[in-house]
Amino acid sequence: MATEGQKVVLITGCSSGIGMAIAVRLARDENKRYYVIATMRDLKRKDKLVEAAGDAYGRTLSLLTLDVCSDESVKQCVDSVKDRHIDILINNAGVGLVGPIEALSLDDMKQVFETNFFGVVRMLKEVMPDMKRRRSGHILVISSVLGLHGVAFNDIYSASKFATEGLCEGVAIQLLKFNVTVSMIEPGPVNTEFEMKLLTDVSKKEFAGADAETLDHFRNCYLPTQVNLFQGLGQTPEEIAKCTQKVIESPRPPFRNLTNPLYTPIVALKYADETRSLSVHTFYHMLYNLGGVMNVSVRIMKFLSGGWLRRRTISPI
Ligand SMILES: NC(=O)C1=CN([C@@H]2O[C@H](COP(=O)(O)OP(=O)(O)OC[C@H]3O[C@@H](n4cnc5c(N)ncnc54)[C@H](OP(=O)(O)O)[C@@H]3O)[C@@H](O)[C@H]2O)C=CC1
Ligand SMILES: CC1=C(/C=C/C(C)=C/C=C/C(C)=C/C=O)C(C)(C)CCC1
Repeated sequence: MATEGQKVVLITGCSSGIGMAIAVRLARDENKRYYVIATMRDLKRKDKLVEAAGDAYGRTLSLLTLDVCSDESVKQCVDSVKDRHIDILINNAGVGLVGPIEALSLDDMKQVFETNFFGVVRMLKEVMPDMKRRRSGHILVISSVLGLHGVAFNDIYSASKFATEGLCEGVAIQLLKFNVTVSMIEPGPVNTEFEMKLLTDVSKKEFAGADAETLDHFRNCYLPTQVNLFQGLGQTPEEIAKCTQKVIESPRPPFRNLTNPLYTPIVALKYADETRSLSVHTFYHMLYNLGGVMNVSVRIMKFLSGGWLRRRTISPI
């Protein structure tokens, strides 16, 4: 149970990756400022987290079941927290989806929205009213750079993160009146199970419904670029956890928080040209004309990311 002065942090999707890294980092805080409730939809997947938490498990870290796709599971979990008191909510649970939309099933697309968007909505509906009553709280969402700009063949995932960004932008304004803060964490590629899940999913699908030319672009142009980007620019989940802790501990937590300076120019392109044609054409060029050349996109991004743009990123260091 949390002790006096400790902040109660509830995190969704802690069986792996970013959620697990944030749970471990906060639970192992030297000054024991946090009491972490790490949740996952299937507690059979708890072993890695328990091992990584070490002696924090049972002291500053406890586990609860929570499936963000189930109203009942969300309510049961929040009801079982002492006095339903959550100081910091970290919406992390999420799933990816890649492929040409004409070859993806609507069921797969709905599952992405059910998890990434409605999962956050369910958590907000359950946790926000208590925070408003107490006139304190911090809500964070592990969003994505793909919540700020679209990337070919990530359309549905990106749309789910855009939707979440839009949702939270409005909620953030409303909650200012109640002294509750909202922050989005926007990583680029992070080396977690996320990418392997995507690639496994791709290897199982035939993508019937897409024409041969589109499939050729997807398989031979997009996928190798994605693999290069994860290898060349991928951050570790621990880096995202560091950034997240920085945001939590900031006296005035920003609303938007990019974690990777290499992505800052990509996002800045959108704002450099209000018609957005510049970013659409640049991404097209990077993908189709340069993407095939080993790591060129990565090198361009590293070149562009020097200088003042770096200061617009929440650095994990
Ligand atoms: N990796 C990346 O490149 C990036 C990831 N992100 C975002 O970061 C977040 C975490 O992803 P990451 O750690 O990388 O990937 P992982 O696949 O390692 O982790 C995803 C977590 O979400 C959980 N999850 C999925 N569906 C549900 C559900 N219905 N209820 C509860 N938990 C669920 C998974 O649980 P289970 O084990 O049960 O499947 C898992 O714990 C996601 O929101 C993702 O969109 C953002 C930018 C980049
Ligand atoms: C193809 C391509 C790109 C791909 C970006 C990717 C694939 C980003 C993936 C991010 C992830 C996985 C975020 C998770 O939330 C760039 C760099 C924009 C440049 C244009 C070409």
